Amino acid sequence: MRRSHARSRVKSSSKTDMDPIKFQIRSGNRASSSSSTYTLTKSNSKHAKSNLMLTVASISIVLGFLFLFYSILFSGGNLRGSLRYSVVIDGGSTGTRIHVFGYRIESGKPVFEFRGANYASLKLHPGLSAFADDPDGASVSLTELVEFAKGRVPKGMWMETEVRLMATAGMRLLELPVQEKILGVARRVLKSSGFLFRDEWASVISGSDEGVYAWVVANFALGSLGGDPLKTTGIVELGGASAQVTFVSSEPMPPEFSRTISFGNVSYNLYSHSFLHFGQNAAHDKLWGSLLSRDHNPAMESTREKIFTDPCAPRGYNLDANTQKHLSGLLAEESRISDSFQAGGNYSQCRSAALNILQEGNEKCSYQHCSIGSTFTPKLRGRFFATENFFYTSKFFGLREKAWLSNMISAGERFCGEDWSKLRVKDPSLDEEDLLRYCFSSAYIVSLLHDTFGIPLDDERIGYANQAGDIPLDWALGAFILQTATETSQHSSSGNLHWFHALFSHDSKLLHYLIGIPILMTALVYLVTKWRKPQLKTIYDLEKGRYIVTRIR
Ligand SMILES: Nc1nc2c(ncn2[C@@H]2O[C@H](COP(=O)(O)OP(=O)(O)OP(=O)(O)O)[C@@H](O)[C@H]2O)c(=O)[nH]1
Ligand SMILES: [Ca+2]
Repeated sequence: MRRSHARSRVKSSSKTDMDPIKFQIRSGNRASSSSSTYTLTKSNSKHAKSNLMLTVASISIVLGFLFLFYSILFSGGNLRGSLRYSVVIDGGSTGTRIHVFGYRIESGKPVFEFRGANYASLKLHPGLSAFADDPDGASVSLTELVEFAKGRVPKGMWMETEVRLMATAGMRLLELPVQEKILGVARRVLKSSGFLFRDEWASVISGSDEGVYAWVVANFALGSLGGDPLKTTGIVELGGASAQVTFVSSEPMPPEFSRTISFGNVSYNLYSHSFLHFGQNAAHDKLWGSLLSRDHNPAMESTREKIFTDPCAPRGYNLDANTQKHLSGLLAEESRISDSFQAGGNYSQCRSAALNILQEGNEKCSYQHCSIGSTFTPKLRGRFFATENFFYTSKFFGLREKAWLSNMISAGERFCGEDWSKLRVKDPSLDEEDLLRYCFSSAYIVSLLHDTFGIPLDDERIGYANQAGDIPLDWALGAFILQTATETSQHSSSGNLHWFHALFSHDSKLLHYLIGIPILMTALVYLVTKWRKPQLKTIYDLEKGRYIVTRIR
């Protein structure tokens, strides 16, 4: 039986609304095939092929997403997490500095880059402690700092960006009620900042914490954090109001000086202590005070006419005008202001005056051995970064990073012994008070590191620095690193779904993508196949006097 392969143009009911398709249709029942049978052989096969392709395509798309989902589920989520932010405010004695950090979570661990868009900081003077008599005044600089941070965090992420304020020595020196008033103002500003904030996140941190945070950022920058404790680097920090010493010590130490921190699966037994009142600015003020108690400080010669000599002021410096400013808080009676002061400009006498300040109270030492006053410090072991004023003074004298202390002595002897007018000419841009400090600072650093902590004069273990690579050795960065690592590990240790927390607790949009896209794709594939599927229609062929099936667009 010859099958008709006659092609036929199906008459459309109206020329315009349907475009006739040239095709053949095979009637359902082969036996009843007739001359007018129409076989959709070509388009059928074409149609079948495109259906097959679509089916394969949709299966492979769904499988692809399942594979992606599988890889996320079991590979610990090796997808680059989206950028997150954190804000830390350092309430220092001379100024308040805000730090804005960007970081990612990768394989369940935070990845920090303190450069480019991932780090910004701004410092405003004065420090919070300057508002002791006017706590509300602190809100102005804090508001300005918060606005700076809001300019660096995408608005949509403010709500999940934590902001913490940690105040240091300047605030520690205030009475507790005054501290609380200033912190109350800070809490009010931070609560209305739009960032994620809790009252307990604004506090005065202990000096020991400050030292630990500085140690963390130093060893993070050196790549030794998470490695062998004996290969870590210690920190000696000379701030304005306090000085910190933090390092890994294997010596037995009293619990009040011992700190244990863990990073990764390594724990570090640290000695960490902050010597309040022994920051550079505070120690220099102590020196002014000792000018008046000459019996306490034999280096402060004084003549019968009650003329006090200050060995830490270069000759020709007008002490009278400045001393009153410094001594106004220390002078007991008016009579003393009439005393006159002369600049002695003598480095070795300045160094022994500084040592006397550091050794005040040494006789009350109740430990195996004491360093400053009656405070215990183990023998300094290993390498150290000497930061803040250690670095600024070393930089001023043009010393290299690993300079010997003997170089500091030579620089100090030249500077203190120079005539003040010549020093002014050499550094006309420097504020007089800042320039004056360098004589005392060079003597204080040697009496601290050598005379008190026993660092040899020709030792290269000390590196004067404020950065390691391009990472600032700022304790606030250490606080952020430790806080973020702790929070992330807490997330990851919460059961087997840690990758889920790490990936989805903040990145809910990733979850949406992984569920939403397959649904969308499947719907798309369905619609396409629906669209491609021939819409068949039965029409009555008048010529043939019977119904035929035809496809419409
Ligand atoms: N010479 C010099 N000293 C500086 C400079 N910047 C800061 N300092 C001093 O370095 C010390 C510590 O600096 P910061 O930590 O920023 O000051 P701070 O946090 O307000 O002071 P603390 O609360 O004691 O840490 C202070 O005595 C500052 O006066 C600088 O550029 N040059
Ligand atoms: Ca500081």
